[in-house]
Amino acid sequence: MSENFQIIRIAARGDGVTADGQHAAGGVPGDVLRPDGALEHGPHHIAPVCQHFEQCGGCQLQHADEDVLRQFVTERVTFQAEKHGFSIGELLPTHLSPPKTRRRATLHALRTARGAALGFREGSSHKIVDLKECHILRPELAELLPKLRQFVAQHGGKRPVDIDLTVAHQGVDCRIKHLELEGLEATEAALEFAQSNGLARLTLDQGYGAETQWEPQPVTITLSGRPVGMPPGGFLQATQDGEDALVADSKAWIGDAVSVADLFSGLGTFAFALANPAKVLAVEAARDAHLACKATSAGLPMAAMHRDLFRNPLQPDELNRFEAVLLDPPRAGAKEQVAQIAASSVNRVVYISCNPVSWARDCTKLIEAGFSLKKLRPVGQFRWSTHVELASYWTRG
Ligand SMILES: C[S@@+](CC[C@H](N)C(=O)[O-])C[C@H]1O[C@@H](n2cnc3c(N)ncnc32)[C@H](O)[C@@H]1O
Repeated sequence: MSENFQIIRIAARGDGVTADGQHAAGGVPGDVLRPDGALEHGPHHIAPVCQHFEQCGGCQLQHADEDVLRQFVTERVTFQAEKHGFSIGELLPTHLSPPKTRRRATLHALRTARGAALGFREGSSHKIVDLKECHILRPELAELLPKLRQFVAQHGGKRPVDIDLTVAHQGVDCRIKHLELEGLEATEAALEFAQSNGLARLTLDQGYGAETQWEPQPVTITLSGRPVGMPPGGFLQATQDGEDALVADSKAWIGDAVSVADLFSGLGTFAFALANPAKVLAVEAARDAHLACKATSAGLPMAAMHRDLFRNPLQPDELNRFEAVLLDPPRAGAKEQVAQIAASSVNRVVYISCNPVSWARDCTKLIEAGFSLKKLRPVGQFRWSTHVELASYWTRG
């Protein structure tokens, strides 16, 4: 068999790719694509753990063993770095989150003639996969699925509902969108559902904005040992181990700086880790996240700023007051903000990203301004998916 037909890598969307560039759905490195199109499995091809694999859009790579998963996450990041000509000072071991550690997820549910379907959508359609099991979610989320299904079967309407689940300090925080409850009885049923399942909070958005139905104690998450108020649907790193890895890198790289700007700071995942001894400015556009971060920052050498960094990025004269800048933007990246950092006198930058493509595009501006990439760590919090993250450390001078 020609070596050209060996699968040598996995492409961005999860297909196997042979040495001569042919794509093979379901192929992993070590498999062989035969001339008749059949796939001969190699030593890294394993049996998927979940009955819904191939149908459910939640996972794309359960047929790849641990080595290949790690290699995939690593190459997704290094490919973008190399494509843009970045020389990588030190490539750190890839962090891969274990199964059953995802602490937040958005699921979908629809009432049907026989009950309700609840789960992730299929890979390339809007169809909801009715999950009987899930190996990515934390057990407290997976255990809630049959109960949520039953609730939607009883109270769902004609439209599909979106369900955001997050594991908070007090238990599961649940936000349901597009569920229209008619009458007092249905509202009481929602309260009963929240109470009997020990939810930390139930928030319903029936088309007029989010309304909290149940929250016996204020819902918090814990960041660097501090309780921070969690707004419904607020952003949290997908796994605790992923957050720990990203925070540890940030502290190791810029923990000795006396002043740090944390841009796109959310609830303060990095700001609380870096504040004290450093003085930290946490900048965030989502008002509820900004206010929650600000409330917890009292007594720390920290300030919180509410600002849209796409429309109004921090300017060089504002940035020049900081010894280091950390940024962790959404998938679109932070083109304008990074251009301002490049034009400032800041010499130390940590860029955390959930999209290697926008990260690499943005960082060309850092390279042009004399920065070099000292450290790079690929991160796979979304196990078995094609979604990857990274932490990077840039310095100049
Ligand atoms: C990937 S999250 C990171 C949050 C935080 N660093 C963390 O680790 O929890 C991106 C954050 O950027 C915020 N964001 C999105 N667009 C923004 C903008 N234009 N200006 C400032 N913040 C923005 C989001 O609300 C979100 O909190």
